[in-house]
Amino acid sequence: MKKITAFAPATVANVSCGFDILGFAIDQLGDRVTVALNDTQELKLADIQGDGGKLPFEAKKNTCSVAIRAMLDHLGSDQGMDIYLEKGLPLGSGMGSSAASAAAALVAANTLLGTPFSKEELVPFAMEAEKIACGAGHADNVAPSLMGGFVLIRDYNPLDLIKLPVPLGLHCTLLHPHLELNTADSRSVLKKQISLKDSTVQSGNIAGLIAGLFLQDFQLISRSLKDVIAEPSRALLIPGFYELRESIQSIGALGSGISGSGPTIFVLSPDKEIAIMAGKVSEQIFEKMGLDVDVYISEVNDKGAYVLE
Ligand SMILES: Nc1ncnc2c1ncn2[C@@H]1O[C@H](COP(=O)(O)OP(=O)(O)O)[C@@H](O)[C@H]1O
Ligand SMILES: N[C@@H](CCOP(=O)(O)O)C(=O)O
Repeated sequence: MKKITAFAPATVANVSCGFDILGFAIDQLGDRVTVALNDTQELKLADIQGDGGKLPFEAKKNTCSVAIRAMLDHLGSDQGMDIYLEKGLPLGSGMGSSAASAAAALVAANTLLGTPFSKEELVPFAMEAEKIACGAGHADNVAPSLMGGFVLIRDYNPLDLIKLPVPLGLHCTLLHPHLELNTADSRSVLKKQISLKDSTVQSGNIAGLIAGLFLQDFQLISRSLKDVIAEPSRALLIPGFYELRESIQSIGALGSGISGSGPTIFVLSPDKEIAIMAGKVSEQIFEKMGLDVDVYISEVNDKGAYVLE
């Protein structure tokens, strides 16, 4: 039976000031999905590994099958497929785990069907999967996981995606304290309304961040990594968040923020040495609090999801 395996990377959504409209992809960390055509008209989760038995086999609840179903519906196809998911990402971590499953499944299934869609065209199908995973069809994990690099979602209706340049040397440190935070829960703590003043501050920062990426201006990126909308509510759910921010600033990192909805924290640095140092400093802070933390150092992954075999 013909089968294809694809990999899709972890992602950092929001990037501080870009709530629901900006994200970037990480190297190496991610999910793998194998898809095989079957002789039925059903999508079947044949196997799931690496999730500690937590993810649903029911096709209507798994992001792999929900995304593929959206694609097949768009094509008017009732082709059946067997899906094998290998989770490389921890659940509820803020690293776009549900998105990586959907993106890898779509790239594998799309390739099996003769690549009717570009990776950008697959994004709306992956957004359908995000709706069942966290109740909101946000694209700031699925778009960079599929397309790679930094992706701006200028608008959702109609979807308008813009791939942004990545400054040379830019590195990310991901700090994942061993806590699980459900995206739906950390969306529910957000305020439903923001003040005119906060809206102005946030607009200035997102514009500054995007200009900084185009200009390769690390100081401008650093000044712009500020979030007055989601971070004040969510930081309270992440022990040590502000202490860590102060410490990494003193070693020359550009800034830090909550990766997606947390609890992972991302740090951006102008080079690999500072990114490694940020990891060491953070490990000490979390150790003092008695919390285990995983540290990942990565460049921005410009490739996104791809076929493995
Ligand atoms: N393949 C999958 N199918 C269905 N649900 C998933 C899948 N992968 C992750 N999830 C779930 O999606 C929810 C949304 O969070 P998730 O994307 O894991 O958060 P995060 O991006 O913060 O790690 C979690 O409850 C997680 O268990
Ligand atoms: N924009 C979303 C991003 C959620 O990312 P995740 O990796 O935590 O799923 C949000 O802030 O809710």
